[in-house]
Amino acid sequence: MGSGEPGAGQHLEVAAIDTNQSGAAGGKTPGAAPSTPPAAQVDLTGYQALRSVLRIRPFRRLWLVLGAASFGDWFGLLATSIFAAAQVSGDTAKGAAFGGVIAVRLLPALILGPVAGVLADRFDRRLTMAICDILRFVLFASIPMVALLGARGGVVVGWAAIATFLIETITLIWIPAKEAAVPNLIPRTRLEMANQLTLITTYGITPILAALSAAALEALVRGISGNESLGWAEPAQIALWINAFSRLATALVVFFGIKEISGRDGPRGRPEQGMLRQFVDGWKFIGKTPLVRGLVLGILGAFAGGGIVIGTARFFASSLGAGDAAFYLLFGAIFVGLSLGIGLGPMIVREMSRRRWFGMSIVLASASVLFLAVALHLSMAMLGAILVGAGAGMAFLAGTTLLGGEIADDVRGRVFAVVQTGTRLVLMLAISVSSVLVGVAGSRELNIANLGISVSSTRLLLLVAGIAGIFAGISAFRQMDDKPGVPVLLDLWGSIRGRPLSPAEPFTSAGLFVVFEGGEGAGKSTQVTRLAEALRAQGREVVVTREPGATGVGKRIRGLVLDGTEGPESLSPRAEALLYAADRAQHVATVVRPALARGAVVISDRYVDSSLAYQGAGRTLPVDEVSWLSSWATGGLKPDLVVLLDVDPVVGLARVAERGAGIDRLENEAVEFHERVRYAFLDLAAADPKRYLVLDASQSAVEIAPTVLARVDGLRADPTDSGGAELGKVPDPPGQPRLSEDELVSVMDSEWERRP
Ligand SMILES: Nc1ncnc2c1ncn2[C@@H]1O[C@H](COP(=O)(O)OP(=O)(O)OP(=O)(O)O)[C@@H](O)[C@H]1O
Ligand SMILES: Cc1cn([C@H]2C[C@H](O)[C@@H](COP(=O)(O)O)O2)c(=O)[nH]c1=O
Repeated sequence: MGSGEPGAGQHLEVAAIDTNQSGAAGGKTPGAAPSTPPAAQVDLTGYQALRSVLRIRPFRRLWLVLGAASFGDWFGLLATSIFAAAQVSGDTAKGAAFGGVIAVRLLPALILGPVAGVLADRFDRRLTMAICDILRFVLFASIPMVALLGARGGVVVGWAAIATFLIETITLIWIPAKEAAVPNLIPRTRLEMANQLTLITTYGITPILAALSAAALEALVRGISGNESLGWAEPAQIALWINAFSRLATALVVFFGIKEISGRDGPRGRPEQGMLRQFVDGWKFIGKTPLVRGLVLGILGAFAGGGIVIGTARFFASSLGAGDAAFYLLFGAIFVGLSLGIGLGPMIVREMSRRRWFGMSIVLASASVLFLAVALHLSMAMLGAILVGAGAGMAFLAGTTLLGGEIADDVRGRVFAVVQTGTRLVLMLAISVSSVLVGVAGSRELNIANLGISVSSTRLLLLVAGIAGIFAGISAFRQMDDKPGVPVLLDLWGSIRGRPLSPAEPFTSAGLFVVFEGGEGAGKSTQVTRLAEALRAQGREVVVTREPGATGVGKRIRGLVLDGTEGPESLSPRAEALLYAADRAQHVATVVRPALARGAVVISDRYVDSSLAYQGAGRTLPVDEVSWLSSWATGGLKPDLVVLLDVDPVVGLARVAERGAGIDRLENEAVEFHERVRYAFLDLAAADPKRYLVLDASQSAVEIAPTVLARVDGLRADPTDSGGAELGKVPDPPGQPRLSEDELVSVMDSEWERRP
């Protein structure tokens, strides 16, 4: 089958992009191109993105011609099967002829599939595609030709089967050549949009058009001829001619109109290698590259699940007591879900990592199969079927985008070939084994405690498929995960809101980071000094610092935020938040991290919580946005201990006034503002009690100091306390630790995330 070719053996359809082929050369795993960014990275509306893809001439031509070919293929699939069935009489013979043609379409994959990829990687892909399509044109046209020449029914069916087998064999060479070539035609940033367009054309628009056209043609021909046979003008014959000529058109357009497919770089890979060597190398590449392993595993798992759903669909519909109509409804629901997943999925998950999205989509599809297994009512089953389709559609889109964008050109053909062969095999096995199993097992009465519970083998099988699919999805996710340690659901939620999470900057602290927080006049500076003195007395290196104003830049920022003018020129809350964040970024990069890296104890008078309390609760900016900003500024660096000195603002402000050093812009705020700040601090401490020491700051400074020192000494004694910090030791395990929500930086600017 060709582009968008219908039937059970669907292959991955990639119409995508990779102008950057530096993956293999760039010091990464050989064959792996740089990570594929989500298409949404460039802030275009769907319509703009669509136009920008279609403006690329070679892609536009290919898309149009493949659309026409896809229409022809769907038409052809219907036609070949109906045509074969029409040549024989009797229900059994008709069924065998119909099924036989479809089975024959799947068989060549077993024999030639893996080898076909070598051809795609070895020879000029434009030439390969054009020759294959000329051959397919001849073969498609030969099927009605044989009938026209007056051969007997059996001969016609036999030739239809042989021609179909040959067409499929050729298709197996054509698909990897096309899949591997198309990513070179378009910039990678447009890859996902191009895939969406091709998938929707192939699986949404053209099959519907083909079915409508087939019905219209049938009505037209019957209208003209009554029930007389029209020979060459039979609908099935016309469909086969259309299929044949669509292939001729593809060959001509690809050869004369899309020369870019040949590329300008000369032969790919190592042409001096023998075919066998290239074949073996392709398999080795798949086996040792986690991304490809994960993709292959996930795709095969999804196809196995899909096969079981198809194989059991009729029995499942009757287990709902809803008859044949329910079967068609469920089938339709899966396709509706598929279109929704492909069309809307990227808009919903936005900047989500496509590797993660792939695994999650497979888990969604499998969990929905599980849901189908326990669905008691048709409405539940419809919902389950839509979700199965949506999960499968999203996995399909993410998988094609990843395969097209992240696998280097010289092995791409072989990887596509393995995927297409594997999917055909798995699908065929799953459909046939599951339908045989449910047919044989039927519905058994189980006598559990005389309850007479009826267990349907269809549902059991769906249950097993769902569970197996979930395992395949999770395992694919693990193999491919590009954000280890980042909680999945939080990342998903952040992505949906436009702020995907990313792990904290890898950093090994050998020191201890203690922060003092609290309202105005709580006694922070006093306690910072006391603690520093006590630790220095123990022989520790101590760095005392503060926010804002610990660095040269920070001092200027401090002037801006605390001494700023009032009136129309006064700082807006957002500008204030950004200035505190800028101070923090400079502070962490130039003071805190270097000191921690060399093993010092860093004691900071204020840190992130001050922004959450003052700008978040005080100025009433959205706290999660302020939190994101701080996490971004600090690269996710968290303190080992936060000492919160809690005092009534009236008391604290009175102390400040007594200090007689004047009042700054924030101290000048109303008491209600400072009350909001106080309760925000207390809430933050309550949410993470292990990391906080909350002290009543109305006590004397002398009473407070020993408690703080004891806690800091305790941190050294118990390295598991507050994230494992221990003085003079390296607390972070190698690799990425598991991170909690606030340790994650949510990345709004995707360009920043993709800096080289
Ligand atoms: N526990 C305490 N009891 C009474 N007074 C205190 C206590 N701690 C500090 N003070 C006094 O209160 C005033 C403010 O103390 P300090 O500067 O340490 O507070 P702060 O929290 O750092 O203030 P700011 O928020 O303005 O930076 C100082 O005059 C200080 O001597
Ligand atoms: C870090 C930080 C501070 N602030 C406010 C809190 C105080 O009013 C001043 C700092 O003065 P201090 O005498 O050094 O305590 O700035 C803030 O609003 N947001 C922050 O992130």
